[in-house]
Amino acid sequence: MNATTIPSNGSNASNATGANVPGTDALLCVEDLQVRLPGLPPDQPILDGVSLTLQAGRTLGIVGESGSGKSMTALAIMGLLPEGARAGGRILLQGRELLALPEREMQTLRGNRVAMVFQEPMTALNPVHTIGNQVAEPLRLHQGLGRRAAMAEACHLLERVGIANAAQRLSAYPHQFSGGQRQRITIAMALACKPDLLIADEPTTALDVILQQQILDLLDGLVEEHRMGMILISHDLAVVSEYSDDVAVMLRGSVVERGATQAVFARPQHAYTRQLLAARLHMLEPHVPSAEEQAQERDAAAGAAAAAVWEAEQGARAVEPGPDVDVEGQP
Ligand SMILES: Nc1ncnc2c1ncn2[C@@H]1O[C@H](COP(=O)(O)OP(=O)(O)OP(=O)(O)O)[C@@H](O)[C@H]1O
Repeated sequence: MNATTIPSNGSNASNATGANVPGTDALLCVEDLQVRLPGLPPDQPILDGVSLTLQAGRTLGIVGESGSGKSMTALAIMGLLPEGARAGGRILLQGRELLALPEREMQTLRGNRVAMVFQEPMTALNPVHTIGNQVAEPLRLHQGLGRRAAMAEACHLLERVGIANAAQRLSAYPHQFSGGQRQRITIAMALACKPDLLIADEPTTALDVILQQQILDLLDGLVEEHRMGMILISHDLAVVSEYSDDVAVMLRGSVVERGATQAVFARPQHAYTRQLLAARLHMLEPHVPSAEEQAQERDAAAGAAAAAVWEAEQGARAVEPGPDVDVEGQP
């Protein structure tokens, strides 16, 4: 689909998306991106005419059903497409054409000017290296810091993302942290070189609601503080609605609608966007249990009560106390 055929709505939409012309001040401008993968028919591109624009200091949400091409768009921007993939169109970062960049230069950009946070933190963390070394590595590699200075900065970054006792934990390994802490560590790594563009691909999907909010608040604050641009990929419309200034809706490898988030969500133009929003509303509607569900709930409650009585009886029969349990307060 050509960029000009994509509906965009709302008064801010032109601000958010109208800078889709070379020479404007957009941080990122993706124009008519096509991606073909080997083994698939050439007339079935994985991405077909994706166009996006992101300004510094703003967050662009990308939503769409599973398999619509959200992650592939992110990987194309990062220069991390699968082996043998062919990409067409243009990806301009501060006016610089990324698709034409030699791999060596792209490597310099990655982790330096553009960084990515993945859904699964272990994708980015190396299990056999200490956290300190991993957070310090981009600082040594891209910023030329010495070992001591890089470690001090790594410690500061870990504190910044809320890792308690960061100085003592620099020598710990990824498996010694909880899932939420590991995700914070990958954010610290991604932010180490103060990138201009951060891509967060479902960064909090695996986490509980409280941690999810803490991490999104953290990213949101950093966008403002560093005037970064962030692409937030999420299947959660509520998250996108709260944290994104602009939104792009993807369907089968194309962007079908984009614009200022509040305008798109308030007045969706494309049938698929309406469908997505309707599905979300349906999920939010209070569920009135049927008579059968009420009976099942009563049975489950009775079963749970019987199990509690059994456990209490077992506890009372226990003669020897068990070993002390070390309860760590950290989530
Ligand atoms: N390495 C790969 N080789 C071949 N096809 C792939 C590969 N990775 C993804 N695809 C295909 O590309 C299409 C887009 O996938 P992508 O991962 O971008 O979707 P998505 O919108 O991010 O989905 P999800 O929300 O489930 O992560 C899908 O049809 C997927 O099957």
